[in-house]
Amino acid sequence: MSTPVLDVRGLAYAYPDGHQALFGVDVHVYRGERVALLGPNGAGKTTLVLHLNGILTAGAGSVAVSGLPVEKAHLAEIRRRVGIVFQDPDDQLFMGTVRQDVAFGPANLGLKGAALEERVMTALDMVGMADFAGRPPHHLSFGQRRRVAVATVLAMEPEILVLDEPSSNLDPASRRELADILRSLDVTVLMVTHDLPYALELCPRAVVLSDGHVVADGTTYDVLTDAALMRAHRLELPFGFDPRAIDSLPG
Ligand SMILES: Nc1ncnc2c1ncn2[C@@H]1O[C@H](COP(=O)(O)OP(=O)(O)OP(=O)(O)O)[C@@H](O)[C@H]1O
Repeated sequence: MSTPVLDVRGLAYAYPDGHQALFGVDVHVYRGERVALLGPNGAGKTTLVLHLNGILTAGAGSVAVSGLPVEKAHLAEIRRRVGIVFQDPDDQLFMGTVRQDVAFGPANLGLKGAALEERVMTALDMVGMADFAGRPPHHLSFGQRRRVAVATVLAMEPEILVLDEPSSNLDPASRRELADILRSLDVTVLMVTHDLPYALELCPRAVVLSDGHVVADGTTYDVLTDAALMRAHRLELPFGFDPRAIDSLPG
């Protein structure tokens, strides 16, 4: 099999206060996959994500992105390859206009002039926000800011797009539109979410973390229909939602 885009092996991590958040985690994600990372509060999902671009450093084990180890020596390249969209778009938007925010990363890579403008507008187009390029981000709605935050990451042309709770605080139409956008992108996706119907809609595969261990890795459908697994790890479907009633699943 080809090299995984994301190769997490035996990853263990304890926070400085001694709390062990991850124990020997293995996750391999291949090019073009969309994988949901599920698990109850405190399972270690954010801790895992923070290892993917070197914000945290593995206590034991390793993380590599397309074969490149996530280590201090490679951080600039790793951060280009791994784009993380954090839950709060305001953590990612800090410039005067949408255009400037989306240009920030590629400009740091040395892009200028027409090439920079094209990169920015392509990324904004992908998320349906091209018409907002000249607007201050703080004049946009939350859902619009989330899309711009996705564009700031896409403008770096990442190998893997990591999204932390992308559907949170979105109204149903914005939630669906973002799903359509994510499905249309030709990029590998790892999505942390508590929104299990969203995971089912978007991600053919799901990895479940619980108490710092991977406790399941399979099709999202199989995970969500395994009542014993769901109960054991505090995963609950919304009232009345039945994965068996969904007639088309993401391919
Ligand atoms: N800075 C920290 N210092 C010590 N322990 C921490 C720190 N950050 C998180 N933890 C602990 O590590 C464990 C994993 O936390 P993490 O934030 O990775 O969980 P999560 O799966 O992302 O949870 P949630 O769904 O609530 O966002 C939890 O027990 C948490 O209390």
